[in-house]
Amino acid sequence: MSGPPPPVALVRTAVRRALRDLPAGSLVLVACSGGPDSLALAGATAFVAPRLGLRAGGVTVDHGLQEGSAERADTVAALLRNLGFDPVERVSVTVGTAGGPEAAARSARYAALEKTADVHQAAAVLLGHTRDDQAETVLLRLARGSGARSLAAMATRTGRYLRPFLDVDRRTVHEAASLMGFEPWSDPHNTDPAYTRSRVRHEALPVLERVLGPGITEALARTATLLRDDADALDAWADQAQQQVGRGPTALDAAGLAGLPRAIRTRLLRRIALAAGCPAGALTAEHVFALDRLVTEWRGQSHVDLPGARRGRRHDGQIIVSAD
Ligand SMILES: Nc1ncnc2c1ncn2[C@@H]1O[C@H](COP(=O)(O)OP(=O)(O)OP(=O)(O)O)[C@@H](O)[C@H]1O
Repeated sequence: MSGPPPPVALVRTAVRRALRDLPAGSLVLVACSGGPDSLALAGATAFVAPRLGLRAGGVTVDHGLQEGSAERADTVAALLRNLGFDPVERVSVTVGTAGGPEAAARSARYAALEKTADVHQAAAVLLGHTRDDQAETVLLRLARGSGARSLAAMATRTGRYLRPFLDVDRRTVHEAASLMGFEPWSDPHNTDPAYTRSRVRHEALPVLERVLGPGITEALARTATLLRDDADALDAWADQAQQQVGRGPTALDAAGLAGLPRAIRTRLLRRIALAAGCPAGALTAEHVFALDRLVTEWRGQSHVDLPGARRGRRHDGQIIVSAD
C-alpha cells in the first residue's frame, strides 16, 4: 500500500508529534492566513486531529490592511469549514501604529488569537512558522546585537501556542500545501522590500548562501535551538541566585552580585529594572551594563538613568531601581 507523498507524510508527522500529548477531546485551533504554511498546517491538522481524538477548529484574522483582505478572510474561513473544522472564526482587527507596521499587525493578530482561544477554551493554537522563518528571525536579531534568550528566537511551544513546522523547511511545507490541493494566497508583504523580513528572505539569506555555502538556514535555526538550551539553563541559575541575593523584587545585594558571572548579574539586574517598571522594549543592554558598573566599578558614582523615568543606584550595599 503506498502512503501519502513524502512532503505530506512529513507535515502530518510534524503535527502528530506536536499534538500527541494533548488530552483527548481537547480543541486545537489552527491560525490560518491562507498562505501556504498555514494551509499545509490546516490540511495536516484536519487529517491528524480526529485520529488523536482531538477536535480541530480554525481562526483567520483580517488585518484590514490590504485591498481584498475581507474577501480573502471569507474564503479562508470557508475553506477551513470545508476541511471539517468547527468552530471556525473569522476575526476583523484594527491595526494600530505602535512599533511599526509589522509589530502592530502582529500584536493585533495575537490579541485576536488569544481572545478566540479563550472563548472556545482551546488547548492549543497552531502556528505555521517554518525553519526558514526561524532562521530569518535569528539573523534579524543577530543584526541587532542580541543575547542568548533573544537569539533562541521562537519556541516550538510557548504556552498554548505550538509551532509544529519549526523544524521543517519551507520548501517541503509549500510542496505539501500544493500536493494537498490548496491554492495558497501569496502575501505581497512577503516580497515587499519595504519590509525588513522580506529583505532578509529575498536578499540577505541568498547572499549568505552564495558567499558562505549552502546550509545557512539550517545552521541559523540550529543556533536558535542551542541557545535556547543555554538561555534556559542561565535563567534557571539566575532564579536560584535571586533567592540568595534578592532583596525584594527591585533590589539586589551588591556584594553577592559581585561573586556571580556577568551573564547571571546582568539577568538579575535586568529583572529588577523590569520589576521596577522600566518598559521592556526600551531597556537596552547598555542600561544593564551601566547598572552592572555600580557593582563592578563602584567608586561612589551617582545614579544611572533608566527608561520609564526610573533610576538605578547603589545604596547601603544594595543595587536598587526605583522611580526618579
Ligand atoms: N491573518 C492571519 N490569520 C490567522 N493566522 C495568521 C495570520 N497571519 C499569520 N498567521 C499565523 O502566523 C503564522 C506566521 O505568519 P507569518 O505571516 O509570519 O508567516 P508566513 O510564513 O507568511 O505564513 P503563511 O504562509 O501561513 O502565511 C502563520 O503561519 C499563521 O499560523
